[in-house]
Amino acid sequence: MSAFDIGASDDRAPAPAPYRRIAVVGAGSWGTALAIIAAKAGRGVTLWARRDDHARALREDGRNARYLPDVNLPDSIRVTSNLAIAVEDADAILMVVPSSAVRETAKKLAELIPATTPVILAAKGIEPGSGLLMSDVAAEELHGNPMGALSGPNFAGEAAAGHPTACTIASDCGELFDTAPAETVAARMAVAMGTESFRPYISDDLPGVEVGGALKNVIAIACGIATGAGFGANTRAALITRGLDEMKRLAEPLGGRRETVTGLAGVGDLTLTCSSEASRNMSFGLQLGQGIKREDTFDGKPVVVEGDRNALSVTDLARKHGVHLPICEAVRGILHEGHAVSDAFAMLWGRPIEGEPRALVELEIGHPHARRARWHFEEILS
Ligand SMILES: NC(=O)C1=CN([C@@H]2O[C@H](COP(=O)(O)OP(=O)(O)OC[C@H]3O[C@@H](n4cnc5c(N)ncnc54)[C@H](OP(=O)(O)O)[C@@H]3O)[C@@H](O)[C@H]2O)C=CC1
Ligand SMILES: O=C(CO)COP(=O)(O)O
Repeated sequence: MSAFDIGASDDRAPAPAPYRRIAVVGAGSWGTALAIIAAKAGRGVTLWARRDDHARALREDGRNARYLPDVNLPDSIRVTSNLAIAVEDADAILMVVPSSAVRETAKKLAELIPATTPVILAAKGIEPGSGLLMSDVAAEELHGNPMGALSGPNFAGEAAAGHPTACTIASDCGELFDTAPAETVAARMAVAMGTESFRPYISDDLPGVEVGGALKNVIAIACGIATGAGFGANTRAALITRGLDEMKRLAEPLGGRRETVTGLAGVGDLTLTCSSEASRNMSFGLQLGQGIKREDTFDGKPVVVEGDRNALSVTDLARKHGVHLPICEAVRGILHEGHAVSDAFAMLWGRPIEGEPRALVELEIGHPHARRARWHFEEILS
């Protein structure tokens, strides 16, 4: 039985006790949306914005005009730019800053929270250099705090507006400390965050859940580039499906399970992000594929595109583990090594023929048309 089979049998386990007071650290679109959801779920919520003027604007406007303009903040949410005030008395912390800010934010938190306070990461990425998943980055700076991750197919605007939305909340405390299932971070957070429209699932596979979130952004950039360059639905479907395989391949050496990747935080988020221009990653790729220069994407405005730097960190990590991620490598080549789109697709489509799934058919044979692929893609993209 998994650590999370709560109430699955007749002798029902006690219901998890929800965290009552939640500090949401990070007031961008997703932090604001999660604060709204937690408040609607009946939790006491404090939302931390790093800039005084932003916190003030949130309080005065009653909404996040910059990042989430269409949804009002419930009056019950306290907004502050003082991190110490934000986290005092918090039963759990939801850290919702970009992946590039996770380490410095965890460092600040380490001075303010006891080692017992659980920290749940919502950032999606892998740290450059260390190759660590976000919960491991934060754990390095904290004091053995229980860690978790919230991930899944969740556009902030839709979730905050109450569209039916599902996510996965993972923690590994059940396995590590033999915690009763109902007392795990994932279970207590899931009960704390669940509303009539926001439905969390729980998992004890923290690396599996985090790998999905990190890779889907890179694959979404690939889908955007393909669409922007003029390739159609066949190409996108192939990238999504083979991208899923890349997630599975990287999950295993990091201690994750392949089946976790078939859930919301893997295939769910991958399909969402690869299929909609509402995704910043997809949209970034789309603009590049259309020939817009990197510095002119999003009209030159700074936008969090996690898959950009993660194309490097993900492939570095995969290489370290001897795992080949051809789509992520192709995105790395285009974004960071000056490869032409036609060359990148020639590399992908001209690779040796493999078994699907690879584990069942250990076969790799030369591709008879590989040499023509580059010329072919150059011609149809011209
Ligand atoms: N938006 C979404 O739909 C979803 C996003 N996510 C993930 O959530 C994470 C956050 O993204 P999202 O909310 O969308 O980003 P946004 O671009 O909407 O907002 C970014 C926020 O992070 C703050 N920030 C930037 N740098 C720092 C820093 N060094 N220290 C503290 N705060 C900082 C910004 O503050 P300032 O305004 O002062 O610059 C801003 O509040 C990402 O990893 C993303 O992949 C996950 C699921 C859904
Ligand atoms: O993670 C997300 C949806 O689950 C948001 O995707 P983008 O960062 O590409 O906008």
